[in-house]
Amino acid sequence: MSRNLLILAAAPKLSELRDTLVRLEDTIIFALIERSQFKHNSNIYAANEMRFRDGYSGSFLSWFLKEVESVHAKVRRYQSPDEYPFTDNLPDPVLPPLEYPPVLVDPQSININDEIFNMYVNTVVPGITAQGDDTNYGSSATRDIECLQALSRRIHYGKFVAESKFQDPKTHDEYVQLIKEKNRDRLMELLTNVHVEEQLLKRLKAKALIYGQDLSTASLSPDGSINANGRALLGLNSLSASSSEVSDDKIKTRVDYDLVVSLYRDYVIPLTKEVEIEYLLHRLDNN
Ligand SMILES: O=C(O)C(=O)C[C@]1(C(=O)O)C=C[C@@H](O)C=C1
Repeated sequence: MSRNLLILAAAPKLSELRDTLVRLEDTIIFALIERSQFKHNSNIYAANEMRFRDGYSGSFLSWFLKEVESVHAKVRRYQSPDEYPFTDNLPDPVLPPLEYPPVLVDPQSININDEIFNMYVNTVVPGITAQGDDTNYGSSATRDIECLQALSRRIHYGKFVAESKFQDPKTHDEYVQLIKEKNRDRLMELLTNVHVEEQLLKRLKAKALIYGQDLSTASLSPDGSINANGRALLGLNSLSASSSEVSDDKIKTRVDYDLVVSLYRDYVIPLTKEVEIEYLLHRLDNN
C-alpha cells in the first residue's frame, strides 16, 4: 500500500468543507465592502511610486504584505495547511511547531497567490472602488490584505475539497484512473458540480445585496422601523402591503452585487478548480 494512503488522516466530509466555503463568502463580501469605502488609490499598487525610508523597491502593497506576513509567519500562520503566504523568505516561527493531522499530500507545493494577487489588483480593486486618490493608503492596503488573505484561503481550500473527493469510495477509482492518465479535461468534468455552483452564485447575490445595504438611511423609517424599501431588500416584500413603492431600478449597495457574483463566477470558482486539478494531478506522485 502507498506511503501516503497509510499516513493521511481521513479528509473532512465534502458537506463540512462546503459549509466552510459558505462561511468564507461572508468574510469575502465584508472585506470587499470594507475596501470599497476608499478610493482606488492606484499609487499603492505601482512599483516605485512611493518612497520608502528603508530603501524598499516595489509597490506599497507588496512592502506592506511582506511586513504583515513576516509578523504572521513568526506566530506560525503559514504552518497551517489552509494558509498560504503571498511573499517569500519569511522568518521562522518564534513558537514551536503545531502538529496538524496530515490530511493533504505535500500541502505547500501548490501556491497560486501570484495569480490571485494580479487578479485582485488589476480586476477587483478597480471594480469595487471609485476612481481617484483619497490618500488613505494605509487603510486601503490594510483592507487589501484582508481581501487577499480571504480569497487565498478560499481558493486554496480546493485542496481539501479535492482530497475529500479523491477519498470518496464512490469516485476514488475513477479519480485514480484519470490522475494516472493525466486527463485534465475529464478530471475537470468529474470534480465540477454545476448545481452547487449555480446555488452558490444565487446565494452570493442575495448576500451581497443584503450585506451591502446601508440600513441607516434608505431602508429605515424615522422611528427606526424597516420601511418599504428595506422590507423589499430583505425579502420581506410578501408581508408588505405597500411594496409597489419600491423601485425596480438596480439597488444601490456599498459593493456592487453583480461584481461580487462575476468575481466568483469568473475567478474564485475557476481558480478553486485549478487548485483542485493541480492537487489531484500530483496526488499520486509519491505512491
Ligand atoms: O463544492 C465543490 O464540490 C467544489 O469543488 C467547490 C466549487 C467552488 O469553487 O465553489 C468548485 C467546483 C464545483 O463545481 C462546485 C463548487
